[in-house]
Amino acid sequence: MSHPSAPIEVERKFVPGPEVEDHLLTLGAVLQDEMKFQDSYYDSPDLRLTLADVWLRKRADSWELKHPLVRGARGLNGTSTQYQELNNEAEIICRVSEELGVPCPHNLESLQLEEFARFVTTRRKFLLPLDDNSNHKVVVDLDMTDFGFAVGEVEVLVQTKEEVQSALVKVDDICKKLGVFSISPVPGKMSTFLKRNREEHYRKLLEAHVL
Ligand SMILES: Cc1ncc(C[n+]2csc(CCOP(=O)(O)OP(=O)(O)OP(=O)(O)O)c2C)c(N)n1
Ligand SMILES: [Mg+2]
Repeated sequence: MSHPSAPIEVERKFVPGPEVEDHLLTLGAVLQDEMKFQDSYYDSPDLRLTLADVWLRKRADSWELKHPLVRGARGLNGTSTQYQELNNEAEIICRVSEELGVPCPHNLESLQLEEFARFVTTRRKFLLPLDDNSNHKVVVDLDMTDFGFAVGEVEVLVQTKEEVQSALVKVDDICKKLGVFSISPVPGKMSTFLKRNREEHYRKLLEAHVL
């Protein structure tokens, strides 16, 4: 089920061409940050989290959980994604144990989950100026992984499900203005990592229509 307080991340990935930064600057985007971070993703041996499209990761020593808005649904909607992101460890522990069907433990370590992916991302984060009275902050991330994969994403965070549709329209519109709109889903870092390094896991997620 959706979590009342966690923001909803509406995102669309794109293939970043050499001219994308120029187009961003033309749209008035400002480079907000350049960062490097390692992500470690975890699941049960029988993949109960990722097969439910629930993504538990440790980023810069903090636990984070991304899950679809509606439990049992997928967060991939056509070619964009809508996920809630939890950052509070107590909430993450409850959501993960609920998904695994086990009692809520004191910490995640006691669930004996296994790391199935680990990679480093170098990210240039741009902020686009607000162009309407929605006050939705629009972020554009340009990512490069340590396994040589580049992907961009336009992201709008909203607070309620009612705002998702307008956020989807905005994300699509910005991709079109940047000249990076794709009618087919653009693979992300995770699906590319799994395809190259965890074929069986990747195949199972394809079969479950998670990826
Ligand atoms: C195009 C697409 N992306 C993700 C998924 C599934 N999925 C949902 S979350 C998720 C885990 C990775 O989330 P993603 O946004 O790709 O990574 P990143 O950009 O580093 O995280 P952020 O900094 O944005 O929080 C996946 C694979 C999918 N089925 N299709
Ligand atoms: Mg993302």
